[in-house]
Amino acid sequence: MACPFLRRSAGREFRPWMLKQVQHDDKYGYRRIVTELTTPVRTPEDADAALRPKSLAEFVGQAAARENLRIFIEAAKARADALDHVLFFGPPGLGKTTLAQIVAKELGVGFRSTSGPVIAKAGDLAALLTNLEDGDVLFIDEIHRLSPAVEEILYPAMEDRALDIMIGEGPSARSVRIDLPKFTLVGATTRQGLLTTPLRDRFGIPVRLNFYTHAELEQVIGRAARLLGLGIAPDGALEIAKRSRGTPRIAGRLLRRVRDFATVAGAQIVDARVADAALNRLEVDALGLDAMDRRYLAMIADIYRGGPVGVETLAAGLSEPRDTIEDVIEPYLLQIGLIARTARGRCLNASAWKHLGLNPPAGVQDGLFDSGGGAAK
Ligand SMILES: Nc1ncnc2c1ncn2[C@@H]1O[C@H](COP(=O)(O)OP(=O)(O)OP(=O)(O)O)[C@@H](O)[C@H]1O
Ligand SMILES: [Mg+2]
Repeated sequence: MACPFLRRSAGREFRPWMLKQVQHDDKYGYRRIVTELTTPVRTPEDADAALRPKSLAEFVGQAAARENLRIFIEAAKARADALDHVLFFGPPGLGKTTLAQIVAKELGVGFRSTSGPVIAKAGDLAALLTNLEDGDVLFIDEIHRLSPAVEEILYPAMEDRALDIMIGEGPSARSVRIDLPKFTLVGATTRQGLLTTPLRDRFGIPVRLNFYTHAELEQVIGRAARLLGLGIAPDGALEIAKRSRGTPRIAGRLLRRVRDFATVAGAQIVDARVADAALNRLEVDALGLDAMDRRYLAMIADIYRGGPVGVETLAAGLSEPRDTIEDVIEPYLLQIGLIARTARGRCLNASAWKHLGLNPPAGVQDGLFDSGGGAAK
């Protein structure tokens, strides 16, 4: 891809770190070309269902969230009552949808699933709600994208388990209240900040999902390898874990690609050497960064001398929607300390300069971790 600012970089030639790219409509409704391997956003190739844990016991990591959920679920079952409404929030691919399904399974109730942008009219939501049975889980993905008119219906439904609807028009119009079954609303969002306060306040159980540690991802990969019938050594699982950006979805995807290399190379067991060779061939770097991450970092380094630079400017320069920058690219770069978000904009830390193979200008702050050993803690 022609990327003029890459060529202008301080006398140093950048390699085109391009991976195979796929085009698809992402969950934000944008037609996107994404780097297939390391985007945390779900792509059509992901066979998520096959690797999804089916119970809390099988679910790896997020220990605090898992333990709290276990207690709330047990208590609800003991009282023979519906679970309080749950909100899962955090970056893509960390297990929000998976946990929503597990909650319904552990409660032993029905699971209905929809998403914010799909519910166009208030009537659509009313139809969904009136068709629920006692105790059912209604899962609304991307709940921050509900329209205000639909959200209005949700307030009394969540609080009083009732629907207020208008019947008739003009002077003869009247409001009728319909009682709803005792249901549990499970919402998921990558952007908790975009939720309105009244909606956020109506969730009794807010659950934040965090990036996974290398040790946790190693377990996720070990489990997925067993399900795929693939032999993997502990150091092979760790090598893939380190390059999965703290995200189980990416770990599963990298594992499938490494399996392809191992199959063709005739390797019986995936060890660190096989995994490393395969991931290098796929141009997934030591931190698991992809071409888009590196374009983002290189742009701040080359054009803005390390920042600060505003997110709108970066979005325009990279031709990416601001949502993608904030939801997909930045969370992990912040997490491993390559960038800092300040009131005046984004800045590169010293570790980012080093990762790009450049010397940081004098006075640049160091990140949390150095670029060689960035732990996804
Ligand atoms: N704790 C975990 N253990 C094992 N696998 C996991 C875990 N969490 C997520 N996964 C796997 O990661 C993939 C993505 O998970 P999921 O679809 O739940 O993410 P999400 O948070 O809903 O993402 P999005 O924001 O894109 O909707 C699934 O294939 C699932 O199997
Ligand atoms: Mg999901």
